[in-house]
Amino acid sequence: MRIIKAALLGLGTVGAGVYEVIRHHQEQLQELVGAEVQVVAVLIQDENKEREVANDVLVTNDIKEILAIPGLEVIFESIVGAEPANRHVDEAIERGCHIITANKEMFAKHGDVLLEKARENDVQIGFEATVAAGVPVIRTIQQQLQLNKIERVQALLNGTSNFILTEMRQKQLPFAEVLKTAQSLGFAEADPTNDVEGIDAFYKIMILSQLIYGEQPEWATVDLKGIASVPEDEIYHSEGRYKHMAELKKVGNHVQASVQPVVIDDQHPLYSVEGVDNAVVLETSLAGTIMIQGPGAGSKPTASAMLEDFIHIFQTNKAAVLN
Ligand SMILES: NC(=O)C1=CN([C@@H]2O[C@H](COP(=O)(O)OP(=O)(O)OC[C@H]3O[C@@H](n4cnc5c(N)ncnc54)[C@H](OP(=O)(O)O)[C@@H]3O)[C@@H](O)[C@H]2O)C=CC1
Ligand SMILES: N[C@@H](CC=O)C(=O)O
Repeated sequence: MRIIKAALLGLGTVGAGVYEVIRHHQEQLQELVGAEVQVVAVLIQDENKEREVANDVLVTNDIKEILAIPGLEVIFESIVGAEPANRHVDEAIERGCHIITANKEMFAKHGDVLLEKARENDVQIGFEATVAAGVPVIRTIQQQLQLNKIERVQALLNGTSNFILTEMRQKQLPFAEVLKTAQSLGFAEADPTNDVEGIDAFYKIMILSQLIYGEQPEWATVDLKGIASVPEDEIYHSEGRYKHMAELKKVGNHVQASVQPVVIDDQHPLYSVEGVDNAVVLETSLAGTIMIQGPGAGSKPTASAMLEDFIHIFQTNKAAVLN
C-alpha cells in the first residue's frame, strides 16, 4: 500500500492530539485516502522533555533534518507564534509539501502570501483549525456559501474566554481560578495573554475577513478588548450574559471589525452558547442567518479539524490520480 509520510511541527496539546488521532484511526484513514499515514518526524523545542512517540519517529529541534526527509508529503503545523512557523511553512511549500496548520497568529499575518505560494507550488494549505478549532467554519464558507454574499459575521471565537465567562457566572468563581482550569484542560495557550486580551479572537476574525472579503481591515482600526477588562462583579450580576464577541461586516468599500466583551440578552443567537463552545453567526444574502456551533478549543476538536483537512487534501489528490 502507498505510504503518505507526514511530519508534525509541535507536539503540545494540538500536536499530540494529531499524533494520537492518526495512530488510532489508521484503518479509516487508509480507506479514506487509499494510503497508510506514517508520522516520520516531529519538531519540538525542548529536547529534554519526555515524548510519547514511537521509537522510529525522528524527534528533533532542527527543521532542516525534517525538510530533508525524502518523500515527505505533508506537514501538520501546531507551534506557537508567527515565527519561526511562517519560515518553516514557506520552506516546506517550496519543497512540495502540503500544509495543515492550527496556528492562527501565523496564518492571520501571512496566510494570503502562503496561499499564493502554495498555488504556485501546486500544494494545498488546510487552515480549518485556525478558526474555532473543531467547528467547520472555513470549509462551510469556502464550499457551501459561494453564491451567497456574507453580509455580517458575529462570532464567539475564543474558547477560553467563553469558558471563563460561563464558569464565573454559573459558579461565581474568581477569574484567576477559572483561567487555571482552562489552562489545565488545554483550552488556553501556555501564555494566556492572547486569550484574555482578545488578541486570539482578533487573529481569527482577521482570517475570516481575508476568506470572506479577500482583505483585512487596517489592524489599528479594530476595536479590540478582552475579557480581562471586565470587572468580576459585572460578570456575576449583569442582566443578560457577557460574551466575548467578534464582529465583521463590509460598510461601503471598507471592512469593519470589532472584538470585545458585550452583554447580550436571551433573544440573541449567541446567548445560549456556553462553556468552551465557539459559534459563528453568518448573515447571508440567500440562505438567511446560519449559525455553526461546537468546541472551540482543546486537543481532540483541533486535531479533528486538522485530520479532516488532511482527508480533504488527499482525497482530492487521489481523485486527480485516478482520473
Ligand atoms: N490548544 C488549543 O485548543 C488550540 C491551539 N491552537 C494553536 O495551535 C498551536 C499549538 O497550540 P498548543 O498545542 O496548545 O500549544 P502547546 O504550547 O501545548 O505546544 C506547542 C508545541 O510547539 C512546540 N514549539 C513551540 N515553539 C516552537 C519552536 N519555535 N520551534 C519548534 N517547536 C516549537 C513546543 O515544543 P516543546 O514541546 O519542546 O515545548 C510544543 O511541542 C498554537 O499556534 C495555538 O494557537 C489552535 C486551535 C486550538
Ligand atoms: N486558546 C484558544 C485555542 C483555540 O484556538 C481558545 O481558547 O480559543
